Amino acid sequence: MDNQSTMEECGASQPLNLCHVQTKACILNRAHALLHSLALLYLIHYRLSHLIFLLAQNGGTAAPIIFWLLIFSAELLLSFMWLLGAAFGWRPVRRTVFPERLPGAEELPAIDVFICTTDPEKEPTLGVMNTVLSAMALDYPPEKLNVYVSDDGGFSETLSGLREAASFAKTWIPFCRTYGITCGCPQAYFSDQEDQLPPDNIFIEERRKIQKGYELFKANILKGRDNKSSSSLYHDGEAGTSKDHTSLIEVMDDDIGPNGRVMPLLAYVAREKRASHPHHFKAGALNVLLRVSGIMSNSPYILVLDCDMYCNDRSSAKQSMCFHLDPKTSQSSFAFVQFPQRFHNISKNDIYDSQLRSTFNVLWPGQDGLQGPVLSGTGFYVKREALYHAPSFPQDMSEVRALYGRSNVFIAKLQQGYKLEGFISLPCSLQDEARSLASCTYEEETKWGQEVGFMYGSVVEDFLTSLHRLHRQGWTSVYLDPPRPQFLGNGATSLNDLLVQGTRWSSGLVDVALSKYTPLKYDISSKMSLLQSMCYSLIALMPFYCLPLWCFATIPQLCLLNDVALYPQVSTSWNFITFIFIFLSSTLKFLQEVLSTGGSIQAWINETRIWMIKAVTCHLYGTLDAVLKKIGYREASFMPTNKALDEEQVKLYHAGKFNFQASDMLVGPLVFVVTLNVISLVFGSARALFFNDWDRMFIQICMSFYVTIMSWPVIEAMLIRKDQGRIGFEVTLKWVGLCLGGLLLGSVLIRPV
Ligand SMILES: O=c1ccn([C@@H]2O[C@H](COP(=O)(O)OP(=O)(O)O[C@H]3O[C@H](CO)[C@@H](O)[C@H](O)[C@H]3O)[C@@H](O)[C@H]2O)c(=O)[nH]1
Ligand SMILES: [Mn+2]
Repeated sequence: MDNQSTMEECGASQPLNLCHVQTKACILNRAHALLHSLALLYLIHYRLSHLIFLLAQNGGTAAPIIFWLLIFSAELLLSFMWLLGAAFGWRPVRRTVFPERLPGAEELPAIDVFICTTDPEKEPTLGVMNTVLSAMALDYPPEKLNVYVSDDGGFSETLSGLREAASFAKTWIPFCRTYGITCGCPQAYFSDQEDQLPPDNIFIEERRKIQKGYELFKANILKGRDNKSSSSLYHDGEAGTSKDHTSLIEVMDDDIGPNGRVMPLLAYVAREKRASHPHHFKAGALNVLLRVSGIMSNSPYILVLDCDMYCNDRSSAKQSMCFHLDPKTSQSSFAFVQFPQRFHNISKNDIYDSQLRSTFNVLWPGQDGLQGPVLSGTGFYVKREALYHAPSFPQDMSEVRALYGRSNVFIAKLQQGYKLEGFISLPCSLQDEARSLASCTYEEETKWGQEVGFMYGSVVEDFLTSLHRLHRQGWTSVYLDPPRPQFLGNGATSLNDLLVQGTRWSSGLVDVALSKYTPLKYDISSKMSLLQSMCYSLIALMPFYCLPLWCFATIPQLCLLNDVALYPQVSTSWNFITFIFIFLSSTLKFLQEVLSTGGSIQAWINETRIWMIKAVTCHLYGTLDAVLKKIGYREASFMPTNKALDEEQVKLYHAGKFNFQASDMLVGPLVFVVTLNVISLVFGSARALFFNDWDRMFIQICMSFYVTIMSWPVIEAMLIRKDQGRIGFEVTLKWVGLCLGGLLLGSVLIRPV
């Protein structure tokens, strides 16, 4: 911990949590922001005055001015985004918790866990069941833990897997409790070579027995897979498809001991799906779970997990309660505790930055010092109340129905608040009610997805819900990043998966940026601070990095080839120094940030490179997708990230080699950009050498050089590599051709013949 950090006590004499402001980082970030802003102002001044000069020079053709304006616009957009990003550095904090100070089990509030899955091909059932088991094994009173699994595809494979999991849990959970096992995920626990516990004969014997049980469980799950049961839908023998089926809800058999429930409740929920009704992807699934759990356990707190995010530590529930039960943070406006998404399959080199280092090590701690981090889809404990409508419940029944729908049982539960009712089962009368709550017509003419529950309208439902439902309404959140990762998921480790996921995120973010909920419009009357709005704005605008980056990767190069200078000469010292300063200042600040959050120089290079790759591919496609949706040319879609591992692909990733076995549309733009930069570097420097023109063209030559060296993996994959991950000859040929065509066209534009 930073020695200089100040401590703010968040509780009374024995606080449940502490908040440490990172004073050193605050000072450094603010000083840098000031200096960098001054340099940017100087740049704008230079560009504007030069523009006037260019326009006054009547002799020049319009084309160079257009390129010049494009570069200036790119600089302005990048500067604006940089300014928004400075908000993250304003007041970063870290938090620690003291779960040992929590009240006894009888005083702990109940928790519902929501786990979403949708496709056993991409989300293998064994992995999903491991997540389920790890959630059931959380260190929490079993009668206060209820696990709901939403199976969006309605696959029998998932349902039978869940039955197997319920049965295996009967030995696994007592084992975890008796021996105080840290990791409640059996697959991870048994693959871990070192056991922290002293070798004790009884324990070893017990462990062996459980491991055997696990192997059997695993075999049964894999058998279910081989039977190809995934193709048939389970529903009272009724056939259906993953996109068209009725709802099905099943509570796994409950183990009730003389003193109440000894195992957490486990329920399977497949909502109804019909082609004629939009199902709103994960947000739709979560809203169904909110309602179904609402008439069953109705716990005041909810943990949401993606199906691949297992609990790596059994203590997260109690850690989160250190905020929810803290007299200071538990005030009515506190909504959720967000844990970082960490991944179990990250290689040391992490060429694709699959771990999203900057998001979880820099951005979220930064926002935590403002109003709290963005809800990140998985690994958060949220107050149920925060997801419902306004704090005051409408008096008029018709108003209530207009918000929450027609279910009287659900409304009664809402009105009654969240009281633990002991054991909750699903009697027959409630079965029908639950199925109706999970039907695809239930939400018609209600405010679900708009004013109630997770929000619809963007595939980044977490971001939109967080922005509009929570922080904008004055709710706050905290970010808890303890040394041991509490949740571990599957990071995207192939370029294709990464860019497909990136395209979806970009599309979802631009949806929000262009919608009526846009964070860019700052409303002074909203309950969100300006700094917090700046953070949201930057995230929503991130896909727009594609615009400046495409400009910087093509225009200076094209102009270099055509002898058009876009930047100040080396000899105009101050102007030149300003540009160099801005480049170095942002690059070195980023390096400092990487190094201070445990990264290496290699990580700094990798992250810069993948940022550039994402900008020219998935950010661009995501933005286009969102724009096409906006004008009605496309429909929203959600392609789940692949969690089934491909051995070849994993090998390449661990060897630190890019795998360009990806769609043409994703690899092509990289070939295009690299070709253009290599050509302009070669011809541009040759000409500079020949005519002794370095002074005018120095910055443009440097830019071509920078893009070329950063793109070395692409060049290597085009020309040298022979393995599976190389770039195919046809792809190279096609995109090199396109690049040459583009060059020709660009040159004609600059110098019309
Ligand atoms: O129609 C759908 C689509 C997805 N999911 C589930 O949503 C989760 C996230 O999907 P995934 O394919 O893993 O997407 P990622 O891009 O890896 O997920 C990130 O981004 C999502 C928003 O795009 C967030 O919801 C996630 O929490 C966040 O981890 C998974 O459990 C899916 O099973 C559904 O339940 N129904
Ligand atoms: Mn995922």
